[in-house]
Amino acid sequence: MGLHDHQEYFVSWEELHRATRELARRQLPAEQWRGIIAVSRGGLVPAAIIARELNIRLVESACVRSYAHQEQSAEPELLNELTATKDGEGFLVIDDLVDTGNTLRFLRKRLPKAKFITVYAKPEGMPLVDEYEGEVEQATWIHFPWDMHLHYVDPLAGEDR
Ligand SMILES: O=P(O)(O)OC[C@H]1O[C@H](OP(=O)(O)OP(=O)(O)O)[C@H](O)[C@@H]1O
Ligand SMILES: Nc1nc2[nH]cnc2c(=O)[nH]1
Ligand SMILES: [Mg+2]
Repeated sequence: MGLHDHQEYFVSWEELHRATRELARRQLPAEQWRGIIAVSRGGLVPAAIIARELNIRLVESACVRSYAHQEQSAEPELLNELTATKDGEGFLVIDDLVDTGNTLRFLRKRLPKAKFITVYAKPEGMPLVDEYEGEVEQATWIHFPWDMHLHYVDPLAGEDR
């Protein structure tokens, strides 16, 4: 594997807001939705933006603990009980991204009738999501604005002369 096989993609608040609003626009008309299920934690901010755009007030979170990065074989775990819906009918399930698809594959068993949408998608997870806004290569790591901090960077030319 070469040095450039692993890339990074830094998402600003403005870009996240723009992409999420675009995803919201594609969920119109809003009347078809009974509510939103935000996949906590990454889906919380996108879900808030979409709830605002579609004027949806029923927002529940699905708190998923994923072990994908430590133990490949372990199943994700749902830390709370979902009370808003039995099968997800009329609900949007919203996450920030789909990568391997493990999180959404797990949630689809509980919410087979929901529509699953994410702001970003990597190829392996695409079959698990009904709609997404941005496409990112499998080997690219996405950095979301809530995980970052603005900081000083040295000029390319170095010291003043
Ligand atoms: O498609 P997958 O391979 O399952 O990966 C995608 C999931 O991974 C991240 O969540 P994470 O489990 O890191 O937890 P967090 O949202 O609480 O940060 C992201 O927010 C998605 O939910
Ligand atoms: N922040 C972040 N979390 C992830 N979880 C799985 N893939 C990713 C990614 O690319 N970025
Ligand atoms: Mg998550």
